[in-house]
Amino acid sequence: MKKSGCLEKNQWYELEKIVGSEYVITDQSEKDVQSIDVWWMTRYCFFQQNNFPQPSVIVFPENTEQVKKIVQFCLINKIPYLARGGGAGDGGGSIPLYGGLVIDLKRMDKIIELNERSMTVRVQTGILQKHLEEFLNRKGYTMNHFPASFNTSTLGGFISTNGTGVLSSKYGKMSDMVHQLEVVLPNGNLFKSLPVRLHSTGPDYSRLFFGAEGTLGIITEALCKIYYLPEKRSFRAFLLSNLQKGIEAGRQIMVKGLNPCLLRLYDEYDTRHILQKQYGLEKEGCVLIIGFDGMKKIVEAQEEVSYLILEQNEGEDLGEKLAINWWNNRYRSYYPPLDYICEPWMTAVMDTVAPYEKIETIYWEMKKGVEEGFKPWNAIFHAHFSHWYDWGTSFYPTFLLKDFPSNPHKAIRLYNQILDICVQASIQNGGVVNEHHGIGMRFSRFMQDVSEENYNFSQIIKKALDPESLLNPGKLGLGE
Ligand SMILES: Cc1cc2nc3c(=O)[nH]c(=O)nc-3n(C[C@H](O)[C@H](O)[C@H](O)COP(=O)(O)OP(=O)(O)OC[C@H]3O[C@@H](n4cnc5c(N)ncnc54)[C@H](O)[C@@H]3O)c2cc1C
Repeated sequence: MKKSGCLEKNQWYELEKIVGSEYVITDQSEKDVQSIDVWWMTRYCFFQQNNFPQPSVIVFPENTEQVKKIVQFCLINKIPYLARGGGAGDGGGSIPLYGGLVIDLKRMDKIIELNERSMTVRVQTGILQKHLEEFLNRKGYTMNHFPASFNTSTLGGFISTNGTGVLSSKYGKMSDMVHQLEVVLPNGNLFKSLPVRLHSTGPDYSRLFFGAEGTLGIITEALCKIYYLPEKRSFRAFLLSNLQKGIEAGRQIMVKGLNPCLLRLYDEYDTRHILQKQYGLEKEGCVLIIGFDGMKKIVEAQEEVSYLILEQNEGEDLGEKLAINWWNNRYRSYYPPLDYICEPWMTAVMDTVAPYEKIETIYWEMKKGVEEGFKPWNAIFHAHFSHWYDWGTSFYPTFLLKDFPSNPHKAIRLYNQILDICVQASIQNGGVVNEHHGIGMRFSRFMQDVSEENYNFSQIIKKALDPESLLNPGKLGLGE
């Protein structure tokens, strides 16, 4: 039987037997919603009425057993399918490129067990991050995962893209925050990684699913780390004269193990346009916002040494007000309402990560490539450095074109040309695009350029787990 993205009406009945008739949806309005995400391209095409492919059917399972049965149904009938969380990805990862079935996991939002002794919580992965955090806060705990899409994305979506939140410099990426995964594999079987991650009982296979963007299995449950709510959490802003000084101050703070929960350095453009506009800051340079949290005494010691490092790098202390204001408005300040990333502007983020000795070159090469290469379009490039490690950092570059060709073919070509310049600037200078937003369709075509060896290995794993490429085909450059 050939793979087909169209489901016959009698096949809907099979699905209704699994999840109940009210959870098998074929309405056009739901198909429209499920055929876009927050990627500029899907939205642009939607506005142009040049829609992306749509699913035939959307199903809403409520437990792992139902997901297993749906996957087995797709396997028998050779129907392409994918998992969808909040649909707030920005690379087309949850777009049903080959039609077929969308398995929307938002009904799978149960908290299964809170373990206050080992400090873990076991949850179904369709839960919105916001709801999980609210539950934990009521009990005196936190997961410390605060991505800007906190209100709209699910735990499963964040695991699948190996996402990071604003406190990642201390609490890490999703792969640092989860002990154990339960996954429905494309052969319809269940995989559960070992209950303890740090073992030497063979490889930790759970790692395969962080950043796999739902191409290798559907993650149904996760055992996540939790923390006590901090006794103290403090924020302060400094002004550095330029980007180099800011990166160096941040590097020293990280490599000396001062463990800030937040480190966020804005380039000159962002300082001028975002911080000036939103917080009335009347200064030129690069603002760095730093935060610490945990036990009061430890926080105070970390603050003292870090502020000294910032002073030694000629950082001007701007006090707490701007920084606290930023924290309190963190979901609004950088991401105003979504019209910013819809029409009429053309925009994309290309978050990039690299070791300290390479990161600045990548930034300047990207900036030059965009602003000089696309001058006739008044292309703007700006960035902030928001996830720091003791070996390197990542920045979040955005390009922005307020005017672009009205002809859709020309607009899409231009978009891809800018993306090419940026991705090549990163690859050729030792960086990795992407850091936390994922690849989806947006960066699929670059996967071989990033690393031929890595790409070939991904192909082998994909073929072994999903030989017919029914699960989320066309993402991560796999299974087209
Ligand atoms: C305004 C804005 C701000 C953002 N800020 C951040 C940020 O700070 N940090 C960050 O990391 N990201 C950020 N993102 C990106 C986005 O929120 C993440 O990519 C998020 O992981 C998507 O989760 P979702 O539930 O919306 O997933 P979806 O968009 O529905 O899916 C994303 C991918 O994950 C797969 N998937 C979803 N659930 C599962 C599952 N249970 N099992 C297997 N595969 C699954 C899908 O198939 C798809 O490939 C931002 C996006 C927006 C629009």
